[in-house]
Amino acid sequence: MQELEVDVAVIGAGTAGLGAYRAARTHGKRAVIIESGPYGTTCARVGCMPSKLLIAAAEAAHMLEHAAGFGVHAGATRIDGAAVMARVRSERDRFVGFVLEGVDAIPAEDKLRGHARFTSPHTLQIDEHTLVRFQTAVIATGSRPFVPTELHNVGPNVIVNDDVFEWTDLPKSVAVIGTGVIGLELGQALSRLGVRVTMYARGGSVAQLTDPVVRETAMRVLSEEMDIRFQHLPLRATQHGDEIELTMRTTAGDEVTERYQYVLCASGRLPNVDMLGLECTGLELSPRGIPLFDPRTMQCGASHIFIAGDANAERPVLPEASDHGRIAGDNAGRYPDVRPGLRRAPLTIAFTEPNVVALGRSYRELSGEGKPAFAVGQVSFHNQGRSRVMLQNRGLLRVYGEYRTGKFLGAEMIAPRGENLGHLLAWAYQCRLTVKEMLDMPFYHPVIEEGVRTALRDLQANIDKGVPPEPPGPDRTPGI
Ligand SMILES: Cc1cc2nc3c(=O)[nH]c(=O)nc-3n(C[C@H](O)[C@H](O)[C@H](O)COP(=O)(O)OP(=O)(O)OC[C@H]3O[C@@H](n4cnc5c(N)ncnc54)[C@H](O)[C@@H]3O)c2cc1C
Ligand SMILES: NC(=O)c1ccc[n+]([C@@H]2O[C@H](COP(=O)([O-])OP(=O)(O)OC[C@H]3O[C@@H](n4cnc5c(N)ncnc54)[C@H](O)[C@@H]3O)[C@@H](O)[C@H]2O)c1
Repeated sequence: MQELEVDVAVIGAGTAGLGAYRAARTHGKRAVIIESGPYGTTCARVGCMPSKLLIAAAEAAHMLEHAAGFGVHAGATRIDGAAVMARVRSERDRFVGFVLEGVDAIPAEDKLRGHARFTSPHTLQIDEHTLVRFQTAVIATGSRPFVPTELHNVGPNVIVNDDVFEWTDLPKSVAVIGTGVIGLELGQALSRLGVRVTMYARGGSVAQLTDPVVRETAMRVLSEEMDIRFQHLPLRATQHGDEIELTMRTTAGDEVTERYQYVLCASGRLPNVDMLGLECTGLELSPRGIPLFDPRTMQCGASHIFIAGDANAERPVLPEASDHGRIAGDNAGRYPDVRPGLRRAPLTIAFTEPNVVALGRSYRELSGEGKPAFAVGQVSFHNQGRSRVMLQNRGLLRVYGEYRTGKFLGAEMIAPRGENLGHLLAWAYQCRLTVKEMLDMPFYHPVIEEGVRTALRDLQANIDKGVPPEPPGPDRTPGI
């Protein structure tokens, strides 16, 4: 076996790993980056980019279908599934190409191919060919789709997101298991492209929403367009030719059996921290097997090992993987002089239409046991001027504020152009603005942001009323 001595070993050449490698190198350290799968990153190959390409095609189809609402008639819409998928794949390959150019620019001696696992706190074995001795390491191994056990070993037509982006044509029908971000984004896009889609949710969750009032609106709004069946759990599935016979069980105990061309598992993702030999590192692990780490420094305990990106499951989205990677790599390079890095306001966007967005502190976080009461303001987009003009008047925004200081705390929404509203509000949160200060900002006319102003005015009025004597029941929304 080949032996190698380095300062910093980075495991995983995804967004977090590449950022960590580059940051470690700025300290003049000898670093290697180890990758077991294809180069190109989850985001570009099978994640953010191809999913947004599919959604873009779906938006075009939807626009044509709905133009009639304005008195504009485009004729019968024809969706060329092969052309849709050809564009998704070719543009995806272009994005992957940019990542590959970056990987090519890394000196060959710094790149190792194979599965890395710890054999001691300071050694990693790569497959059966190399032993790497390192001073510090960054775990940036990403995550993989979780497939419910009932759907294991059924056949080739039980698939995950990676498989969708290899299609050369659109299928006839798909059952989507899970109403998280992946399920809703892909399910709505396929449905808008003429695929018969059934979305199955084991409970009542909708993407990343934790506010029960916004979630209820989102359930209703999305169900108006899609066949979403809440409270359904997978029971069994069998492959019949090129179809899957899927049986789901409702929480009431009823069974429903239907056939689909594909069953797409969008049931969450598992951090790749198993099969890493973490037991050899001496690191303290969470119940999920993830090393305990400091989210400001990415340092695992007080050790010389750092963890970044989806692997630590803190905020499994691309911008965070990028920030985590930079912080972890910088600290691995400067160890033991470990420093906190820049963390930004939490922001997640599901690119459904309307967009589902959460930012700042979530409703669930704010309303935990023993937490002080917070005020809520809201706006429905049903009668919001610009949203109605555009026939996009569906959704609800709820904003949260602190009684004592008047500070803006966060928001959850299903909203037209929510991706833009989310940024605006996340910036305000990061700047620690008060609701009053936000209301002093310019609002043009007629814009969807006027809806944000309505919600903020409602919030300010509720802050001014003060803490209600008895916070209401399960929807703990004092001030409404
Ligand atoms: C369908 C989908 C859509 C998404 N859309 C968005 C979006 O719109 N916006 C957004 O912000 N986020 C989105 N995300 C999330 C985003 O893609 C991830 O958060 C991000 O790519 C994670 O980056 P990472 O570096 O942690 O992991 P990855 O890019 O997965 O990199 C991890 C790497 O480690 C390698 N590896 C694993 N174990 C080992 C080992 N033991 N040895 C060697 N190498 C190993 C893997 O092969 C992989 O290449 C989406 C994800 C999916 C799946
Ligand atoms: N736009 C974006 O930023 C974007 C897009 C896609 C993915 N992502 C990232 O990828 C992560 C994973 O996405 P996801 O949608 O797979 O996960 P998720 O955690 O958002 O949703 C998982 C869904 O699967 C359901 N589920 C879980 N176990 C199940 C079981 N045994 N049977 C049936 N249903 C089950 C859950 O109830 C939930 O509805 C997200 O948390 C997000 O961070 C982000």
